[in-house]
Amino acid sequence: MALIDDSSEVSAYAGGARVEDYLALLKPRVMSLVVFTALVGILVAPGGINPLIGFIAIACIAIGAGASGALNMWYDADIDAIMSRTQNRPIPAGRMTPGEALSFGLILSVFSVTLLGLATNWVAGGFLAFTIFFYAVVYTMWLKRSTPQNIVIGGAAGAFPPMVGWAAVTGTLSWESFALFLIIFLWTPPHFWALALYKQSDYGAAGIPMMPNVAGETSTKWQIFGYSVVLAAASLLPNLLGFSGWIYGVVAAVTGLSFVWLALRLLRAPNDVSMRRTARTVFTYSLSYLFVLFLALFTDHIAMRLGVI
Ligand code: HEM
Ligand SMILES: CC(C)=CCC/C(C)=C/CC/C(C)=C/COP(=O)(O)OP(=O)(O)O
Repeated sequence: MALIDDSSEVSAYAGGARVEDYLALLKPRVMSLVVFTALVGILVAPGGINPLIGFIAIACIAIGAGASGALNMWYDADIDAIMSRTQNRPIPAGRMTPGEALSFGLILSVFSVTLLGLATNWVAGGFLAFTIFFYAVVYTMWLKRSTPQNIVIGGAAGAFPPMVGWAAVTGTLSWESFALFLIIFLWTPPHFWALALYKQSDYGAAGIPMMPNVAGETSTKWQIFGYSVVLAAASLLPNLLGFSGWIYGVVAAVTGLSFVWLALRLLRAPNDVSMRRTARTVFTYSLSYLFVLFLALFTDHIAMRLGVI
């Protein structure tokens, strides 16, 4: 287990966890984009959903995502204490006990899964439970510390939420929802490895086998480029499967090509400070890219429903 006794690097517990600390456990900034993709999954799924049930569904997915973040912070408190980016999190900073974070994560997990299952259906409820399990156990406890493919396989957890949203509306997991999964799944490696390229020393210091530490910078840049090419192609799947129109198609093509172009710039940059700057640009771009792509899917869907396109 990651953290049991007081002799670890984690600061001694000083007590006094506040509401902000409990909120921080939910990783709200990262999870906001996760929840947005789930929302789009709900909005574009065929058949529609009662607005109140839709609201409950998205709240459950948000709470479940936050719960998995709390479980991740409970387990990872020892390595979070080593990395400068994560040192001030509630447990390593000594403002909260591991037990408090664990209880919080478990209670929210059970609550969100149960409510989603009761309010919508048990395909959605079960899939939310599986997603929480995948992030907290498969990624955090198993893959993260053991293989540089950690975020490729484990990243699937972050790609499931639109499928959970889709299932909340339809009670099924269709090919269309799988296409949304695939886009986020292929997006995760360039998103995360770009960050790891300029935060490399942090992960190295914590002994986490992230790709740049293990395979080196050049190999990581090639892999980012490869994933960006496949991602740009896969982003056109909604058009090929016939559930989006030209608005989404144009946005996907332009933003996908831009992603490939940026990844190519990163690939050609010498491994120095300027490369790290480009890696930061790729990371920042990856966030806007996913947001814009899913926004375009939603906009396109509304336009089709209104008969505008
Ligand atoms: C295993 C998969 C993933 C890993 C390892 C990962 C890792 C990270 C890390 C380490 C950060 C920096 C966060 C921080 O400063 O605390 C970050 C930022 C971010 N990630 Fe990811 N991420 C993954 C998947 C995702 C997914 C699936 C989404 C959304 C769909 C996402 C959305 C974001 C956002 C929005 C930020 C910026 C947060 C901010 O502004 O502080 N990430 N990611
Ligand atoms: C609905 C539901 C359960 C959604 C889960 C979504 C999910 C798995 C998101 C993963 C994104 C994320 C916070 C990665 C951080 O990786 P890390 O933990 O290695 O990063 P860190 O170093 O910042 O802790």
